[in-house]
Amino acid sequence: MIRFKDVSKQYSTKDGGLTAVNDVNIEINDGEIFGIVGYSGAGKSTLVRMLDGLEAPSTGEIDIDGTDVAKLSGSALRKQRQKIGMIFQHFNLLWSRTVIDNVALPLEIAKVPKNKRLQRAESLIKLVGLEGREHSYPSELSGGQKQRVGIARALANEPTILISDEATSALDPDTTNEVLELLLKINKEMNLTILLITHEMHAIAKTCDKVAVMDSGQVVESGTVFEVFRHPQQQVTKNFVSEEFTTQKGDTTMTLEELVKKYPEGQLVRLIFHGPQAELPIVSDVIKRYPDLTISIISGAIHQTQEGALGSLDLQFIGDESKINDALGYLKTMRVGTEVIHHE
Ligand SMILES: Nc1ncnc2c1ncn2[C@@H]1O[C@H](COP(=O)(O)OP(=O)(O)OP(=O)(O)O)[C@@H](O)[C@H]1O
Repeated sequence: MIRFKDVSKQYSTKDGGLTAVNDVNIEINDGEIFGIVGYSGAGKSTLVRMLDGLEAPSTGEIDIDGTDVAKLSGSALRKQRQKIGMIFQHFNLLWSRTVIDNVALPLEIAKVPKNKRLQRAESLIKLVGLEGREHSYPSELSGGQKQRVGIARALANEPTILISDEATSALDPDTTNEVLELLLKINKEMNLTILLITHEMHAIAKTCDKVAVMDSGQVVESGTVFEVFRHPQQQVTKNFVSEEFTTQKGDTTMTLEELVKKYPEGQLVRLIFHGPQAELPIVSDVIKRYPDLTISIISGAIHQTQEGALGSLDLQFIGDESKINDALGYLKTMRVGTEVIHHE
């Protein structure tokens, strides 16, 4: 288990002190895929550097399986670091080395005999689906393939934790999905704990069991992905969830701003429902119950999360405000998440 307990990190800068991480408490269970989402500067990378022992917290404790990482040094710290694999946005591969030599590099550093390390590298290359590319150079690979090499290399020392720091941020949507599928596969096959640092809510929705939302160094919201998507509490979380719901592929690629511009009248309301609710005639019920309201369906999308499908439906309500409020109240009694995204 990974435990951040009352963790803060201050940097001294020429303008005085800067709190990069502010009183963070997070618990991550073994085998979990845990997402940390936040905009640039929220403190995500600082948190990860402290987990890897590259930075010490100013206050608080970071435990991995009961060991306080900040108290380790020398060979104990190096040994602890071997339990953590990392993958990065820009892959950090050695360009003069072939795929197999990149993957075997951590084993070389750990002084594993040549035969053994090549054997392990080969099995990892197979695991990440790069068989046949062992002797290619990184420059001969696509972005997705480079990240597969990064993943194989990160697994070389048989870590128990994998940190993915914006590892899909430089990839196109299809390649992102392939890499996320691979992370899901190795999580299941190796019971690896994965910490997914990202600003992409889509990556969180697709892979994570739980998520913590960071803003200005603080964890402002956390919980299961399903609950955070259904009932985002803080504005920053609402923005992330909204981005994911409005930047879906297909017909609904309008941003919130474009939606509001196109449908300025009345109220634009986003309904969020999950699996079994999708089968209930909730929308037709509302239309029948409130005949004085004009209710138009604007867009909809389905999102797969680890706990099942979540649907979003954007509706435009035109009519008397108190009747609209009654209709929204009715939807709430049906346990449908409602969020007014624009009010005339
Ligand atoms: N070594 C440092 N010295 C001073 N300030 C720092 C240092 N490292 C990070 N910071 C500051 O701490 C804050 C958090 O940075 P951090 O890199 O952890 O955020 P982030 O969420 O990972 O963002 P990004 O995705 O852009 O890296 C920022 O204001 C950043 O400028």
